[in-house]
Parts: sequence; C-alpha cells; structure tokens
Amino acid sequence: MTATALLPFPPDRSRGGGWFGRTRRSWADRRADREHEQECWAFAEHLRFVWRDACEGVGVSRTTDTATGPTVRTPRVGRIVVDRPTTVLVELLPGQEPQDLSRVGDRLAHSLGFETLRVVPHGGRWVRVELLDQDPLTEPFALPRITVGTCQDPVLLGRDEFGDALGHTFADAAHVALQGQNGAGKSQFAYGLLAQLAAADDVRIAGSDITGLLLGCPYDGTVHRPWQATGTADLEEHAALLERLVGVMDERLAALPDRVDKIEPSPAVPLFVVVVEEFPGLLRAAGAMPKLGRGERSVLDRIRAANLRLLSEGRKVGFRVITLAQRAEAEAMGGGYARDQYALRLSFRVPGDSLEMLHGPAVRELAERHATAEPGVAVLSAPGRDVVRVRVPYLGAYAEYCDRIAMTARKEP
Ligand SMILES: Nc1ncnc2c1ncn2[C@@H]1O[C@H](COP(=O)(O)OP(=O)(O)OP(=O)(O)O)[C@@H](O)[C@H]1O
Repeated sequence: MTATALLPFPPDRSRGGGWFGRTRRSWADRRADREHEQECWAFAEHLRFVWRDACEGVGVSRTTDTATGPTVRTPRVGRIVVDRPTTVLVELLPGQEPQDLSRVGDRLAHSLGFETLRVVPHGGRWVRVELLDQDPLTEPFALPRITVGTCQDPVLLGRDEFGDALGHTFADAAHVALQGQNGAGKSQFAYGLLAQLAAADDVRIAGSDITGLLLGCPYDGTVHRPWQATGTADLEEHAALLERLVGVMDERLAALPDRVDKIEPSPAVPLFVVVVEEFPGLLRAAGAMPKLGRGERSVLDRIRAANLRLLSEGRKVGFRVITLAQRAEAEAMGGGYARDQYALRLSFRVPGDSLEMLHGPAVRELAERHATAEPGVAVLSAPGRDVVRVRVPYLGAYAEYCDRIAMTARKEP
C-alpha cells in the first residue's frame, strides 16, 4: 500500500490546476480585485463628501464673506488611501496648525464614522490624517525587566498613540504630579517607575507613604529604606522624614561652590526621588491630629512647609518630588504655588474638571473621553511638548514589584 500524502485542507488551489485552472482563478481574482477597488473608491468619495460637514460640525472651517454671499472653507482633502489605517492627506487652512485638528480629533473621527484619528505633519500646510477603528491605546503592555544604572538614563513612561516609547530622565529638573481616581492605574505606574530606578547607584528612593505599599516593606534592607516613612500610626515620623530631607537639601545648597548653581548627582551625592503617596490623605490625617499647645508647630504645618521647600528649592540640588493624589486640587497639593512646581504631569482616569485643573484648557477636548479611560491610560504634559495620551506599562501583581525591588535595589552595607 502506498503512503497517502498529507494534503492541505481545504485544498490549496493556489498552485497547479493547469492553464485553464490558472486562467479561471485569475479571472475570479481580478474580478474580486476590481470589486474591492470600486468599494474603496466609493468609500473614499463618501469620505470626501462627509469631510466638509464634519469639519463644519467640529468648528475647523472658516466662513468668509464674498460678493455672492458667505462661503465656507474647510481644510482641503487630497489623496485618500483606504487601508488599515485609512489615511487622508489634508491641506490645512492658512493659520491652522496640526493641533487644531487633533484637538477635535475624536469628534471629527466620529463624524467620519471612525473611532479616533491621528494627525501627522506631512510637510508645509499638509497633514496626514490617519483614521482608526479603535483607540490605539486599548492594548496593555508589560513593563520589560529594565532598570537604569544612573539617573542620567531614561526610564520608560509609556507609549503614545503612535506606539512610540516615551522616556523621562530623572536627572532632568522636573517634579512629577500623578492624579487619578481609585483603580485608574497610579500605583501600577509608580511601581513601574520605582522598579526601574531602584538599582541606580546615584538614586535614593525616599518619601512618605501612608498606605505602606509603595514604600516601606519592599525596601527593607536596602539603601533606600532609611529615607522612607510609612503608615499612619506615627504621622510625626512623616514630618520628621521630610524635614530630614530638607536638612540635606539645605546642606547641599550651602555647599554649592562659587559660580555653580546646581549639583550633578553621583553615588556620593545621590539624587533623592521623594515619593509622596496619597498626599491629600497625608494632609487630612495630619489635620485630624489633636491640637498642640501654644507655640508648638502642628505636624500638618511641618509637612506642608517641608514639602513646599523641597518642591521650590530642591530641583538644583538633586531632589525630585513625585506626588500621587486622587485629585490634584491646589489645596490638596499643598497650595497653588506648590502645584505650579510640577513640570511633568500625568492624569489617569479623572473627571473633566480635574483634567483641566492639572493640564490647562488645551485638554478640554479630551475631557469627556478621559473620564472613562481604561486603567493605565493617562494624559501626559511636560514643558515644551504637546499634551499626549499614553498607555503606561503594566508591571503585574504587587508581588512582582516586591520581587523586582528585592532583586535590583542596592542593599545596605
Ligand atoms: N498600565 C496598566 N495596564 C493594564 N492594567 C492596569 C494598568 N495599571 C493598572 N491596571 C489595572 O487597574 C488596577 C488598579 O490599578 P492601581 O492599583 O494602580 O490603581 P490606583 O490608581 O493606584 O488605585 P488606588 O487609588 O485605589 O490605589 C490594577 O490592579 C490592574 O488590574
């Protein structure tokens, strides 16, 4: 008995079949191609047709008075490629910038029958509008096992809507504010940042954490732990810790040589990353402490004062504050002046007014969508760049954070 050759199932008709078979197949293929092209062409025409209405609807058109009456001008549509993603080349009106379209991107995309869009500068006044069926930030991604050896190296913050990785170097003089509702992903993000930083020789992870999860136990036995206060049992410890950090800051300021206005962090003079987890909660807890005798400073005042000094004077001498809050109201962040000190700002899911409070009116168009953002999706703003939406990396279960810190953080000598 001859062995039966295994055949593909369903039968592979792409090979063989003789001349007649190939001709017949190519007719069918060509017909399918033609039909597809016709559908694409019709869809492109449909997009051209609805583009004008969509632009008028979202306010990126311009009305000018002419001799024959008012004329509405919209950004001009050039080539349309129907694919994944469908792209439309668009010539902006004089004076318009790509941000004028991206600011209303979601509403424009919905009017065109898509979920969202990206605007990519193309040259001159032309931009490429990429129409997307789904939010590019939908897919979570895991934080690779990366650590930085020094604060001069960038840590991974997340990926933007184009899939580009965004990094941040803690040697850059920026304090970081994180806000987000319960379960929006603040802690995960902070775990990821600290897990990347903990191995750096020239970094000390310091700060106050009333939850005792972000700081504290995971750092036992490491060089970072002596600079951390945790829990709510002894709030005076939090005030004392922040004052101790202010003491180091003052020594560094006093020791600055002539004609030098900042220090370069090194293993001998490390950069202090001062994490303040749930700062409004810390202030509330300190505010609820029993009144002290006359002339004594309350723990609340001491925490506020030390926090403000670290924020306003610490940047040049190696202090970076990372503050986490559910809602970054001025009062909850230690006052409007204190809040103004944060250069890098991330908002996880928050109501629209909270988003605008931290990032300014430029994010108004994002507010509605961001109020229901998935955990791990944040709005990020930093000096000198446009506000972007990002997906931050996911580190995993809390035990994974503890393991990474235990494995990588430098042990106490
Ligand atoms: N980057 C992410 N990617 C995917 N899922 C995430 C991400 N971050 C958080 N999550 C999911 O959301 C859950 C809540 O996240 P997390 O504990 O960080 O929120 P939170 O803002 O710190 O909340 P809380 O204020 O209650 O501590 C996580 O357990 C995880 O399931």
